[in-house]
Amino acid sequence: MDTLIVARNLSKVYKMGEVTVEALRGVSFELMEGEMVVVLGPSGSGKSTLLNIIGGMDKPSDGELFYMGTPLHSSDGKQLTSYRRNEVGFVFQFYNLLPNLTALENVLLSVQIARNPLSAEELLKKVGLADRAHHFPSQLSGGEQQRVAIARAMVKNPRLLLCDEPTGALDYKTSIQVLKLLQDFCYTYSKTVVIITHNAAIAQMAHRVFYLKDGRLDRIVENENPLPPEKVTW
Ligand SMILES: Nc1ncnc2c1ncn2[C@@H]1O[C@H](COP(=O)(O)OP(=O)(O)OP(=O)(O)O)[C@@H](O)[C@H]1O
Repeated sequence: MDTLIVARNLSKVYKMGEVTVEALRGVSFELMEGEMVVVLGPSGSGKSTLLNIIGGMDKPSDGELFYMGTPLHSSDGKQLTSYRRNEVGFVFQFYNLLPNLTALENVLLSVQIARNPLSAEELLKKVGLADRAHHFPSQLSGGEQQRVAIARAMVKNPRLLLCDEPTGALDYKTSIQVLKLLQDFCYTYSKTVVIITHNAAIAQMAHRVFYLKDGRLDRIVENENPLPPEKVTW
């Protein structure tokens, strides 16, 4: 497996008036092509901050971050926009679909900005929603909306898929469907998938688990035999 991301000593300090928050304090790791990483940690430990920095939505205060050898920590706004657009897919807890566009149109929006997109229709079929393509988000269940959001992220054909609490608003059965899609994207297309979650059970399907504590990467645990999502229970 090739190295996709190298992070060295990342720190992030938020300053608001008199108050300084050290959200990340010297975090170092690598992400390999085709691996699934789950990030666990208590509320406020820096998980979202880390994901935002890896995804080019925010910059570290200090440290280095390389994507396939390109330094992101010193990239300008235009370079980061191109990185986010072409290399990274995002999945959020509350789907973030545009309410006035159909499922298909939401996915097509992503196609328009991508350099090397896949077929929107194919992706909707893959997530099991071919027959709901012309429905608006309000006509879809939470799980269906999340599957549209996953199709929208995958259709760009990104090397890296970043997911912030992707099953946080879903019931068990629907969560497993969503996790299957994420694992399939990782395994079938050899993509790197990073999942932030509060649900420690999900860590069983990862190749590696990052434990964040107080802005530090407390430990990294490797799973020799990651479980298929249908074997994960909580
Ligand atoms: N934009 C910001 N401005 C100021 N402080 C921030 C900002 N974003 C995050 N923080 C602070 O940085 C710390 C880490 O926050 P972060 O959201 O990364 O944690 P988290 O592990 O994702 O938490 P949760 O599980 O609750 O989502 C927290 O103390 C938070 O209040």
